[in-house]
Amino acid sequence: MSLFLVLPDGRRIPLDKPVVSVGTDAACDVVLDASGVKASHALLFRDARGWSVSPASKGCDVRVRGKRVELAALAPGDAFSVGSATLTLLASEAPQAPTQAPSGKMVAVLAGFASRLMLQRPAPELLESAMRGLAEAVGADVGFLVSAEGVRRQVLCATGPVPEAAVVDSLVDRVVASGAPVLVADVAADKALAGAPSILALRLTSALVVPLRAGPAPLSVVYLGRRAGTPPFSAVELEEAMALSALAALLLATSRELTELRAQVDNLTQRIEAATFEGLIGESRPMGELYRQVERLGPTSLNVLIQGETGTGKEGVARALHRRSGRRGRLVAINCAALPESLIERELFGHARGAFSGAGADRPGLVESADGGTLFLDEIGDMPRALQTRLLRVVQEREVTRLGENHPRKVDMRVISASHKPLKALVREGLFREDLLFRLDEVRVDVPPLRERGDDVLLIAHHVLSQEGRRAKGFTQKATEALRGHPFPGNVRELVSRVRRAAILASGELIGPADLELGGEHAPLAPLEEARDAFVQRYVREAIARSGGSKKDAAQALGIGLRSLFRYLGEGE
Ligand SMILES: Nc1ncnc2c1ncn2[C@@H]1O[C@H](COP(=O)(O)OP(=O)(O)OP(=O)(O)O)[C@@H](O)[C@H]1O
Repeated sequence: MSLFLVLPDGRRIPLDKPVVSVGTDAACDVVLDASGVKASHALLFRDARGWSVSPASKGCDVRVRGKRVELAALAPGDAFSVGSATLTLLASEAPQAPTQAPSGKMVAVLAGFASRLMLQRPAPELLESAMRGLAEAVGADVGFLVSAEGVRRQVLCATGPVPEAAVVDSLVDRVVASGAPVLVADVAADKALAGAPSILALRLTSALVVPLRAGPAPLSVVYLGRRAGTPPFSAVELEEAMALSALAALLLATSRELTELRAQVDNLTQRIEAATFEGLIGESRPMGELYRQVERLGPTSLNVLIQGETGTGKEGVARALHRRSGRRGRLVAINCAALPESLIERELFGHARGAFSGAGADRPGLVESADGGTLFLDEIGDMPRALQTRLLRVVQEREVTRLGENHPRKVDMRVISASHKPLKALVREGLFREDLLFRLDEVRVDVPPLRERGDDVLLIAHHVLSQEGRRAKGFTQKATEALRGHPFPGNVRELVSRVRRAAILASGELIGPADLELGGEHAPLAPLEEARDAFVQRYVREAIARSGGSKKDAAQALGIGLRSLFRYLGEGE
């Protein structure tokens, strides 16, 4: 959409420059011949929020909807008056006329300025660099940066000494109040502004004062001046200064965001440290209760049955109980669901040489290797019924008989078992021995589902992200909300795998909801082509990440050319 100004005589002036001057002077971009209009009367300028209008100097009457303004935002359709002339801002959907390419000098200045700023990180250094860059780019003899908080003015950096009178100054106040730039082209010709304290104190012949706005932070003002011997500032230099100040503001806002992100990460890192208990992370009330239970039960020899939904961290709790037990032996973990039925017996109980074909030597089973430690039976609900009887003897007598032997061996162990299936229901269905359940369930520990742990989800997410050591260092606000709102049916395991994937796929320093594949469930379906493109792009990015960042290797692994890889990424070569 291009914008233009409609003048009282019907002329249409396209707004194709960041700053447009209005007045009777022939040097203005919009020359008006109407009563009450001064040589340089008003300035229209564009910043991140759109177009605004302001008087060019004190005493210039600019009105919007009949009201005199110092600075007013303009939207298409708005009219404003300059002296007796009324001008209207309109939008045209017609293709924009080709605009003049930026001059070579301007491009070079912009590029040099941007690369200089990119090297700076902390905001104060960036500000200083912005001020010096601006002064250099527009050829100012004097430059300083003033911060404005309420009525307080403070010089943050300067090219030389700045007298107090130059800071507590009407020009600075005007820019702070209006947010619009001020150009005092030639002090000798501009009676109204020639007496400004800053002009006198700094012995200037020309001055340029531009706002520097970075997000919600208080406004700063860059004051640039020229002394005798240097030609006065022109409207072109005002334009350049505004463009550079907008660029610096963008970088400043990014730098502030990064500083905030770092503070957020530091805060979470401290919270995670305080909220970690034997490798488990969580500061919610249910986790606090769980930690206290583990502390209490750890040193006892009671058999513990851990129940909880899949992926809640039952194995982690078993390990915490073992560490708190003071037992010197190992924790031997057996996943009863993963062992094939034909092997589970000999794996658990061991065998004598020749007990079955292939048994070349005596071998102790897993139960024996837990001697002095803890035997952890995960997914105990999946233990075949026939083996439950043998296990009952082991648990009851604390002794094991290897296959092919007939003398039992004493084992000093503590038994911890875990199940995501309710064992009582299995007993009712005749799938689990009640007497075995009775033995295993001397005391019960319930691990809460993740959706009941409040902000623990964020602590765990940040912990996993920091462990990944990738470029992404934090989550956007939207991703944080999506993490808080997701029910996580797969609990912590689901959270861990979503964050790991997102860390690989995210292209920037912050992970968004789409990287986590969250928040899309209720969104309308995207057209197939769009969805396919998005998928292909993610897939290619994953391939690059897996190839250690090498696009060439990734292209090879995907069986495509480097050109196609760039095309899928939506980048030119
Ligand atoms: N509180 C926690 N803090 C950090 N990581 C956790 C926490 N709880 C679980 N995890 C991690 O989540 C994953 C799943 O945990 P774990 O295997 O202990 O769950 P589980 O309940 O035993 O699962 P299943 O029911 O499938 O056996 C692991 O990677 C584990 O490290």
